[in-house]
Amino acid sequence: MADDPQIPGPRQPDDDYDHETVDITPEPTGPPVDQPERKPVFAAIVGKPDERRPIVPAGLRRGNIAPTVKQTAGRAGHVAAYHAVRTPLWYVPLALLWAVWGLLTLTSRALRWWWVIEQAPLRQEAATRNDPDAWMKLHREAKATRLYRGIVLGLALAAVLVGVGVLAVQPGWYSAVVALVVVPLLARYGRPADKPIVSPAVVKPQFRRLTAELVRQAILSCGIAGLKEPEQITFPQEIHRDGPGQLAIVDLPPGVDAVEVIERRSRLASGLRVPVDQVWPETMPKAHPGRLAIWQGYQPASAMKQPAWPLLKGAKVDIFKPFPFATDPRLRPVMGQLIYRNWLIGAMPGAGKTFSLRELLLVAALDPTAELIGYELKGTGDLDMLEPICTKYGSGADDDTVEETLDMLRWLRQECVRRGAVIKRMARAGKAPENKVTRELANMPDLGLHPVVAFVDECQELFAHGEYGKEAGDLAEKVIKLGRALGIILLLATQRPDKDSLPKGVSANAGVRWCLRVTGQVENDMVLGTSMYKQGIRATMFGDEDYGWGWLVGLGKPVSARGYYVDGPGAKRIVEHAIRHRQGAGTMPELDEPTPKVKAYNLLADIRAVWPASEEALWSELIVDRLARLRPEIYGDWTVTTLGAALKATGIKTVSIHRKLDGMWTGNTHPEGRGWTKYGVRLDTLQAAIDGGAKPREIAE
Ligand SMILES: Nc1ncnc2c1ncn2[C@@H]1O[C@H](COP(=O)(O)OP(=O)(O)OP(=O)(O)O)[C@@H](O)[C@H]1O
Repeated sequence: MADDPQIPGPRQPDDDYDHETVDITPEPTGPPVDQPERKPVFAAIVGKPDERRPIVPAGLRRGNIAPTVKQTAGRAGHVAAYHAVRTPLWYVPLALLWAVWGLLTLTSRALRWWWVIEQAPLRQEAATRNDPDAWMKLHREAKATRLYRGIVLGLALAAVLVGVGVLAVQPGWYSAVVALVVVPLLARYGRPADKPIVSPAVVKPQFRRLTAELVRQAILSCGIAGLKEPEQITFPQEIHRDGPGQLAIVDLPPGVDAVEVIERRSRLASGLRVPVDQVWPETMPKAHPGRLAIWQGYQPASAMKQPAWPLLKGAKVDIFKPFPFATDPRLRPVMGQLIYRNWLIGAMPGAGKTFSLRELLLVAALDPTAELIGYELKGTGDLDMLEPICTKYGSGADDDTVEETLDMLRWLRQECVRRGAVIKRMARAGKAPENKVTRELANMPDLGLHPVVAFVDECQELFAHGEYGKEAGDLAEKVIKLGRALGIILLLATQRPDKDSLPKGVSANAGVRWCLRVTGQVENDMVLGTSMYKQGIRATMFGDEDYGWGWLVGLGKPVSARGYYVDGPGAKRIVEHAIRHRQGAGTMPELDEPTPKVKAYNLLADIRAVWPASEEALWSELIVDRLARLRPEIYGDWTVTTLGAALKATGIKTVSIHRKLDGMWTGNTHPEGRGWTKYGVRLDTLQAAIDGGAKPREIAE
């Protein structure tokens, strides 16, 4: 538009300008970007280049033919069924009724015509004027007309009677044809214009094309201070079609923030004459705060059919890659990500929190390398279908379940320590360039770096718990901060996002926030992050019926979207697929033999248990690593020094061990063929200590 010679641009300073010259040429506000429906606000209209319409209509292009045929056939079928049901029950009786009325009306009109009723006022006027000549003349004319009209009517009546008589004496298929013609004609004649007999089977949605004038009027109707004239609103781009709707990019005048319109979404919708969930105003993060994007759908979001979740068929997933999580108002997929991300999900009760959490867990379930562990603290069993693939799962609103959830966080914390040590070693070996878990590292079972997806639904029950809440908050914060790079993903869902139920350290550090409907700014910002409400990212805009709608923050540009809908049976089917994937990969948790809660551990027996059959001596660092994987809750944060001290207490001294190394234990830290010396334990010493009854060191839980 700036290149258009017809539109004057702002004057540019040039050499003739001194620095105090003030350009008072008004900034051009631009003409309407498309033809207004009614009176234009501006007189000037910029000619648009010809729009070339596609030669083959969109519906008949390859790939679209099958859906078009399906859609047309479906529509035709619906229309046929709709009218088939109503024809005998409603249309025929109503048509007969109106046909009788039509016959009476027709008869009445014929009689009035015959009687020359239209002349009556003239005769009355002649009588009033006391003009007998005129009256007589009119009377004679009327009599003559009646005679002639009577003959016409008599002939018509005779023809009708003959016709009826013939049909009565010799009824046949033509009687039906006559009835099919005459009855609808009489019914049409008899029924008032506003009482149709046939009602439409399909009601087309109402859609008003967005025009510059309409958008300006709608924004003005928001009642924003400082925004009074339509000319103050300009359009940097033409209003154009965007997915199943239209997009208007609008520049508000200086000093007016796009957020001010967004917070009056309902008034904006009223100005556009559409339901609230048909219009989606958004800020444009990379532009100035006065630029607003208004997208108006062809239909309200509630009437638009969301595509089925692409993962519904249960195909394998790689948790290291993005996955379809939701759809935006234009029904485009919004991608989610689990690896390196912790999720905080918040909403008022019944907005769709548990469904969203379940969707994320189903994604994790479909990656056979991901371990699932978690608790649902409402106790309604919404996530029970996931139990078979969780290494630990609990559902309950009681203290025991809360305590178990706390145990899980303690374990996660220790797991972070253990994994941190492994990653450090891998980084030194050049296998973890960014010091974080990669798909390759996660695939090496000996390292124990597979993704762990831990979840707590209704986490306010844990964090607000009198006895366990404080510790849980501290642990969750640490797990969120440390676990991210280590393949530990924490998913928290709460229906009470307030400062007592959601520790600051947790709400401030979660990477991805998914906020479904909430009632106020405080809850909004607790879930989405400080000042999100001010920036127009407001989950308060969703209404009662907006199930599954929320704002997603932390994965690129904040976006309002609707999570895919997966019902209970659908979720169960996905879990069945997940079980098959896991059985194939050998990662199905063995629930029949749950890990016992042991009160004490025998260090020597544990070392013996993890001792590889082929080794005669083992370095302490390798023992520590193996012990940490055997019982992370006990040995998770042990170092070689801790081990050395513990062994000393049992009478075993660590000794120097020289050996060449294989790759599995050390990640090939050492070049092939070169030997290294480190402190460690000899198997015969260990065995002698165990056989000789040396008092093993007991470690209380
Ligand atoms: N993505 C979605 N699309 C359509 N409907 C949805 C979606 N997500 C949830 N719903 C509907 O919303 C209802 C409530 O969902 P859900 O049980 O997840 O809410 P909640 O926020 O967890 O509630 P509560 O806090 O009471 O547990 C569901 O019964 C479901 O029908």
